[in-house]
Amino acid sequence: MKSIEVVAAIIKKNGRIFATQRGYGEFKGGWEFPGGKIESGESAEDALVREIKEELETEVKVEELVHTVEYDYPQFHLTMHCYLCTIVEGELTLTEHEASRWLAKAEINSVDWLPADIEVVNILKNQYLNYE
Ligand SMILES: Nc1nc2c([nH]c(=O)n2[C@H]2C[C@H](O)[C@@H](COP(=O)(O)OP(=O)(O)OP(=O)(O)O)O2)c(=O)[nH]1
Repeated sequence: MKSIEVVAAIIKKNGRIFATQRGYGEFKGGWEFPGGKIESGESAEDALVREIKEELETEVKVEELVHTVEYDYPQFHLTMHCYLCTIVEGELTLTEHEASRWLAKAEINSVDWLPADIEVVNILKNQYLNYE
């Protein structure tokens, strides 16, 4: 099976995380963490900074690795490294996504996450977010 390696940004502010809705392709309409594929010769951190600039016109600082998801979609295997990130500069302008939301812990299951994201969403709920 084909494998792809992806990095994703968990941008957290005031106890909420930033979720985006895919605007095109096979998973259109599903909710995810912004990010994308690592290119050859690129580190995971560099790929994530590049993707967030492209998708959200924002510079992020990559903080800690929260979790690496390994998930089998019918067409490919996904390895997805999910990092907590903070904003250095920018307003999170959507250039590719359909919509975005800042989700607090109590609302985190109110969007339709992509299947591979459920695992990391549960980790965030249990270990990284508090009721405020
Ligand atoms: N960025 C991101 N991708 C995710 C998440 N969950 C998940 O299953 N994916 C999948 C969707 C895509 O198949 C892949 C990400 O690759 P990508 O963003 O480069 O998407 P794509 O295939 O539409 O890209 P492209 O080659 O058309 O530019 O990972 C997530 O939380 N964030």
